[in-house]
Amino acid sequence: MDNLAHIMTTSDLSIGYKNGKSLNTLMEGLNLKIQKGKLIALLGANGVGKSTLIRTLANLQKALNGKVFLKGKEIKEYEAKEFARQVSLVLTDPVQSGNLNVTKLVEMGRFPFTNWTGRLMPNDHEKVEKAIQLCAIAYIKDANITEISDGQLQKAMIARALAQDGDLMLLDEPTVHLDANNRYTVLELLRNLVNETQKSILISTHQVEIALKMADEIWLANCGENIKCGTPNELIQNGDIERAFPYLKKLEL
Ligand SMILES: Nc1ncnc2c1ncn2[C@@H]1O[C@H](COP(=O)(O)OP(=O)(O)OP(=O)(O)O)[C@@H](O)[C@H]1O
Repeated sequence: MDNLAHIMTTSDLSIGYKNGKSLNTLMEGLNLKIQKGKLIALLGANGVGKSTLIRTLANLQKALNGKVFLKGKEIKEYEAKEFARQVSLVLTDPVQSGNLNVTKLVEMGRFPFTNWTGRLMPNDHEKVEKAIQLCAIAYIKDANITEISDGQLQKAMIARALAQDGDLMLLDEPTVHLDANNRYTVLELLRNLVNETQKSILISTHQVEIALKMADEIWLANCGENIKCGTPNELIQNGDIERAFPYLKKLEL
């Protein structure tokens, strides 16, 4: 395995759900590679298993089979805090803690780096401020998270992941509640982040057109098939994108 070029790899990975004796395998035999300094967009229809894959890579859900490696070490060997220092996550799950303002939520991204007191140091506050600026949410930084819109909360969750500053960011549909301009802005922000910091980002999204413009690589998940990986151009040229998203042709995009 080439640890220098790849931040995360999978080996013969199968994902899905086990309930007693019944097994629902969504994808199998996955040998995926996340290169350093790349923005990867995971595309595919509803229910194909995108969230399940992200949750499995994030060590939140057990693989049915196979292995996931972060920087050459199997993810199940990591302590939770050590893993969180390197992998920032944005999931679609609602935030559990109710009585928080936006700044406090973003500060939670720094918790893997604090000592037992949980106190933030000047360097942590700097990262929190920078994340708030980058996500353009300074105007709501004192607002309670129960009193902001879904889209504003989503940007705050992205800011929390930015503050966490992991080398790898995994984001599950981070633009789902955002209006059209903000969807573009968030993906542009992630694109710039990759360009400027050489972080790696895997994002699942239904924003096919924007993903094709912004991503270095596309992972195309189709029901009953292996994930197809390639540059946007490769997958457009060989017809995979048109087969998966026939509406694009109808819109003549
Ligand atoms: N906790 C669970 N237990 C059992 N099956 C589940 C569970 N969560 C999801 N599934 C099933 O796994 C399949 C894939 O779900 P997943 O959420 O990963 O799809 P997705 O590609 O992210 O879909 P979407 O684009 O709609 O978000 C679905 O058929 C779903 O019913």
